[in-house]
Amino acid sequence: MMAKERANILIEALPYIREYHDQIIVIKYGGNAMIDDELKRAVIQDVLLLRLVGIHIVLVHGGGPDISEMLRKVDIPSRFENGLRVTTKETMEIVQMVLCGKVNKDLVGLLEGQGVGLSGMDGGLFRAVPYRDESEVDYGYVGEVIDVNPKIVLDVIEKGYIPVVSSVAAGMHEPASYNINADTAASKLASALHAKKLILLTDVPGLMKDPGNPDTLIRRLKVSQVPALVMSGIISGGMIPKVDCCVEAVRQGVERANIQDGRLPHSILIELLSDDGIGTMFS
Ligand SMILES: Nc1ncnc2c1ncn2[C@@H]1O[C@H](COP(=O)(O)OP(=O)(O)O)[C@@H](O)[C@H]1O
Ligand SMILES: CC(=O)N[C@@H](CCC(=O)OP(=O)(O)O)C(=O)O
Repeated sequence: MMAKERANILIEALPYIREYHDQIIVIKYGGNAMIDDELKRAVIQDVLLLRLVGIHIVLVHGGGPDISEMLRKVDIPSRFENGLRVTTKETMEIVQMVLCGKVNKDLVGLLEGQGVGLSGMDGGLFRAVPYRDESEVDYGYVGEVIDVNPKIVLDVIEKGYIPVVSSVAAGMHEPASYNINADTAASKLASALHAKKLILLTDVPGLMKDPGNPDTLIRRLKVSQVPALVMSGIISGGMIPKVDCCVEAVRQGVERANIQDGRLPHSILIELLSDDGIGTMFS
């Protein structure tokens, strides 16, 4: 690349750095975009760079594939209903071990001493009750977050560290741990923090009209346009809760929410600091 082109990239980033300076951005990282170690390092580099230019990143992580692998090792069956892992007490023990232990500490370890790992149970961050929906499914220890106290996250930010949050909640009414879908946890936290932006990293380019065809990527969406899309039936599986999370965050005052491809190296920098942007933006 020519020196001029390099300089242009930096100049292009300037107004964005100014816009996001001192603002909070919540990034949900998980799923299949987290398995690849090379990609993980690229995500961490992005987070460290953004921190250096004064943008407060809060990393909320999932780890569904890691949980499934550990459950397999200890011979506990995995079952998903409507995109959520049916969580028995036995399953919850593994979920807590994997999310609050392995996955959280692996990410913190990559953050060069700048990360502080938290679970949703720390400092009363997330409190939950058993999740129920209109189906007959008993989801066990899947939680619905009904209270968020972001103080511990703000304290960690204020001290100059990057909070890394796992999606486990404490019981609202009893001492128990609850399993929270990580997109939901990120959305709830972004709202409570009045974040400028919520970014959900996933394993597709974004929301597509035809899920099999990347050319049909929807670049921008107003929250008011979503119900019609849902009715049209183009959104299915794991994309349903993701879209709901974006809509909810924007309704709660987060300026923009983005679903984007976490498999693309440095997708966070491209989205935040360039004119192009990527993925699907809800506003
Ligand atoms: N309209 C759509 N556009 C894009 N992806 C869709 C759509 N409908 C369903 N999907 C599916 O949603 C998946 C993303 O959800 P999920 O697997 O839960 O992600 P993650 O593991 O990153 O949280 C995609 O891999 C895709 O198969
Ligand atoms: C209730 C529920 O389904 N919880 C998820 C929590 C992890 C998660 O959401 O991880 P990804 O973002 O990597 O999918 C689970 O048990 O897999």
